[in-house]
Formats: sequence, C-alpha cells, structure tokens
Amino acid sequence: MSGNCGNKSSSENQLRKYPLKLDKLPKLKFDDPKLDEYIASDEPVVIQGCKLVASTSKWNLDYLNKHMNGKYTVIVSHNHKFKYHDEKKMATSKVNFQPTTKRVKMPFSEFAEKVRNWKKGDERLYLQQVLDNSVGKEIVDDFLKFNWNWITDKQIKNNWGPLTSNLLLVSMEGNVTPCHYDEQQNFYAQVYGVKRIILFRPSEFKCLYPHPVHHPYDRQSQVDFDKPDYNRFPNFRNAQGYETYIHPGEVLYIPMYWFHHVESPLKEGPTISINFWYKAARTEQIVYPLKDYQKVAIMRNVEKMLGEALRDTNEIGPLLRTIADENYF
Ligand SMILES: C[C@@H](CC(=O)O)C(=O)C(=O)O
Ligand SMILES: [Zn+2]
Repeated sequence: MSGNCGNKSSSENQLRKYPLKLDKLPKLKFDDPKLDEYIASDEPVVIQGCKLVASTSKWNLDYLNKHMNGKYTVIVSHNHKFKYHDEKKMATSKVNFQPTTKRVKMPFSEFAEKVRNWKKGDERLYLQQVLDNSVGKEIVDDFLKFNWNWITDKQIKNNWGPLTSNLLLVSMEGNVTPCHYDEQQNFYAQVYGVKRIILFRPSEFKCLYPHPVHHPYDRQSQVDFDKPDYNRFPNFRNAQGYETYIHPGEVLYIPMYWFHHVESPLKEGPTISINFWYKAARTEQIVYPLKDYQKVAIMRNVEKMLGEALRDTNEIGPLLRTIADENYF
C-alpha cells in the first residue's frame, strides 16, 4: 500500500477538497470517563484502544482473498461516488430515476484483481458485504473474537435495540460514500488504511437538502460536494460540519440521523472497515424540547403519512407549500 497511512498530512494531500467549514472531532481513550457521556448524548466521538476488532489486525486484501471463497456484494460505479439507492423505492417512485451504481455478486478474487489492476477510466468497485456465514471459517473465527463484551456493554448502557448487521466494507482508494444519514446507531471500526469522515448534526438538515422520503435516494443529500449547486441549495454555504481521520483500531461512533460523508484517500490503496448498526433505543418518555433527530423523524413521518393519504407522492410538495405558504396564514 503506497503512502504512509499513519501520517495524517500524507492523507490530507490525498483528499478531495470541499467548500466546508469543518471542526475536528474529539478522540477519546476507551476508558475515558467522558466517553459514555458522548454516546449517551448522541454526540460523535472517535474511540481509541477499545480493541473492538483487534482480531482483524492481520486483515488486508490478501488475507481476505485467501479466506473469502464465495461471491460477495460489490457496488459498481462509473465515478468515485457510491450514492446508495433504495431498490424497493425505485419500483414505486414516480420520478424518472437512473441509479448511478449497480450491485453485483462477485468472487473476492475477481474483486481483488480488479482493484489491483484498476486504471483511470475503469469502473470503480466497493465491496459491501454483510458479515454472515458466507465468509470463510478464519473470518468467522476473527469475527467471534471481536470485543463483544465492550460493545454489548455500550448497547445495554444506552438501551439500544439489537445489532442488526455488520457490514464488511472494502473500498478502493479514492471511493466516496456521499453525505447521507442512517436511522440506526453505528460503531464504525477502521481495520486497514485511513478513512476520512465528515459529519453534520441532524439540525443541518436545512443545509444538506436530503431527497424526499419516497425518493429512491431517501436519506441521501442532494448536494454534490464536488460541485455544489448554490442556486438550488443556497443553505449549503452555511453547512457546519466536523471531520476526522480514523486509523486502524479506532472506532467512530456515528449517532443515528447524523449526516456523514465517508472517503478513502486518493492514493493510499484500499481501505477496510466494519460497521456495527444497532436499532435505536425505544423512546420511553418524550422529553421537551425535542432533540434535532426527533424532529427529522417527525418530518419523515409527515411525508410518509401524506404519501399514504394522497397516494400520489407528487402532490406532497404542493400540499406542504400550501400549508407553509404565508397566504394560508
Ligand atoms: C457504508 C458506510 C460508508 C462507507 O464506509 O463508505 C456508511 O455510510 C455507514 O457505515 O453508515
Ligand atoms: Zn451511513
């Protein structure tokens, strides 16, 4: 792998430039008493030394190639962006939607070979495989040796729901997962290489313009960070975000509903990460004032309810404008 991943400056000049004001995220040791306060208050933080995925310290492309002998989910993109689309919503969506990526099943050996021999102009690949028993015995053994005590302690302490999945993420250098939010809590563990993650509070919703709920790009920002359209998205100029670079062994807590943009540095080889998605805690008692993510959840429910009531999702926008329009009040 070229470049010195440990040196942030080598990663920095391998990064794409965005017109954003970004503060640094805190990095805390796993036994820092402040850590649990961050997680309990849905604030992102990088955790060091928790050894969550210490059993993957020997993982690299060769090791995975040796022990993953099946076919795995690989996303293919004709550019560096891997914007997620909901295939179920493609079927029901009223918009003329053309996805920019496709999802294929590919032997790991073919994936590794294409990554190694990639040249400018080739399609880009991003392996995104749910860790299940389709991977080899050694990988399962490594999985069983994750620091489940540590992460289960966090799950219970914060009253989270069940672990829904672990996604194994093997990215080519330079790949980008554009800005989006998820509705689950996420411990994002870095295994190999350095990854850059830019995050925004749920309250930055107005600056990031996520697609409508019924759109296949639901939860994804409409703003192209590489060339923002300020006429359509003027508030993007005021987006206030955070940035961090996570190194092997570090774990980033990405709170649910926080927007995040993830990228692998341009010329530092493939990166490997594993995420841990947990269902959110059930809201026992509603406390006012509501949190910003609760307001995003309410907006989502209004869109869903209107979609059901109106049937034609093209009518949701005009009806909301009628309600919001000052002529009405
Ligand atoms: C898939 C991942 C992004 C990436 O690793 O490229 C992500 O968005 C998440 O774990 O919530
Ligand atoms: Zn995500």
